[in-house]
Amino acid sequence: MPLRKPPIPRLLLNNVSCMRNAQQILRHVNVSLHDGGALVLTGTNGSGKTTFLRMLAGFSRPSAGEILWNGHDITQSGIFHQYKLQLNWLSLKDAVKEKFTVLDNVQWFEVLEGKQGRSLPALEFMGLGRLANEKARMLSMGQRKRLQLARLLAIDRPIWLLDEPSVALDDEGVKLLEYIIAEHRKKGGIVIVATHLTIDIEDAMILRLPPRFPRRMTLVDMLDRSDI
Ligand SMILES: Nc1ncnc2c1ncn2[C@@H]1O[C@H](COP(=O)(O)OP(=O)(O)OP(=O)(O)O)[C@@H](O)[C@H]1O
Repeated sequence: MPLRKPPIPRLLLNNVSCMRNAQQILRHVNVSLHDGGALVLTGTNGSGKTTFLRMLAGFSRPSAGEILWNGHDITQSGIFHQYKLQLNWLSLKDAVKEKFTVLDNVQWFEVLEGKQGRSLPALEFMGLGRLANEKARMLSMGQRKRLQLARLLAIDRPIWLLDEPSVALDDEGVKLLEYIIAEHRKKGGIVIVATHLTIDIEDAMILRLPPRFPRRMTLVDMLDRSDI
């Protein structure tokens, strides 16, 4: 019986390194993700988690190695054009337009995507249905994060790049986040999360980025030392 070739990973980081301002941030990273896969990036402040996500989003290029999507290098312009349409990006900068209504803040992205009818159900799911017609400046930090998550649902692209998605969410918000991640993966979506906080993501690959600088004494260390 002929042996079947294993499928090509949907996303493959092959020995990827990344420099910023002439400094090496990421070194020889190897990751392979198939449909339904999840990767959690952890590490100290400044270890390169956001840099990693930005590189996957195509905002910066690897200084060495390659990022392959369906076996093709994402930095090739023809490929990048297709690849970027696969991405949903959630960052700490929430791009919420304060003068727009909550609904418009989601719908605007949905319309750009050529879709309609998903924004209000997405907001309702995230617990913001009653605020849909309020101006976005009324929202608390946690509600703004819920709005960002509603955008993910309304736009619904296969690869989610999430930078600290649980920051400012209450317990129920974190449960909703975990739920939508699990559902997205069931449909074959890929989720890559950079986080300091615990998010329950079943069978996720964990990549702990090493600290970039030699550790110096922190206030917490000093408090622990009786001789100081
Ligand atoms: N625009 C930039 N230009 C040059 N260096 C940068 C830039 N942005 C970040 N860096 C540097 O890259 C390193 C990694 O930063 P990054 O934001 O990826 O870390 P992080 O792991 O996401 O940190 P945090 O946990 O604080 O969010 C840091 O040392 C930072 O100073």
